[in-house]
Amino acid sequence: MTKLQEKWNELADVKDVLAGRDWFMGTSGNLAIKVSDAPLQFLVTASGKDKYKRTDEDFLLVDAAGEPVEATHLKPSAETLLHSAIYNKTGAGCSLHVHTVANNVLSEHYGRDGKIDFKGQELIKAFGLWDEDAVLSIPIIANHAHIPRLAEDFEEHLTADKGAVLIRNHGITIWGKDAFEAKKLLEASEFLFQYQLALLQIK
Ligand SMILES: CSCCC(=O)C(=O)COP(=O)(O)O
Ligand SMILES: [Zn+2]
Repeated sequence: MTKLQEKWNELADVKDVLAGRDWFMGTSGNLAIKVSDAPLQFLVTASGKDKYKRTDEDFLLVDAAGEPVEATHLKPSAETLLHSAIYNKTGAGCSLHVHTVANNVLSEHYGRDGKIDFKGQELIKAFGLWDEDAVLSIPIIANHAHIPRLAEDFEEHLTADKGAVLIRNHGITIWGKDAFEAKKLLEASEFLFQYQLALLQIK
């Protein structure tokens, strides 16, 4: 199996699991996985597809600028520039973006603070935060319709090989060293969001 096929299958498997969680409503969401460093090339979801289905047109290979490596009728995700920024600025190997009700509601609720903090929650350990007083702080940025402008704000938070950014009333983009880590961080974040939303609802 070639590296490209291996990475394709890895991303397709992650996509299936996230689809099982119903995290791709209305064709929302996009996923990417790095295939090579020199030249930098990554697979990204084709734009506007029904991400609940598994087909051989789900992903296409793009370069560091997010442009297709080969002629294709497929369009890279509208948010490919965010994934490009991740691979250009960090050592991450996989990046995931989903829209959920919980991440949207909390991004609006805490939007003016520019971040949401989690403390005293077991699942922040997924981010490597093991101290009793540790705080997981997830930045919240404005949802600019102009993707290069959105990418500009997003890039400011690309300070480590793993991380997460909430885009206000839009969704979360998360990255990690590989597909396993990115999925783990996404699941942990969504657990924390669902918990916080439930807590606000009973208060
Ligand atoms: C229909 S959702 C609006 C676009 C978006 O935010 C998204 O995540 C999906 O866009 P893509 O081009 O990656 O399909
Ligand atoms: Zn989106």
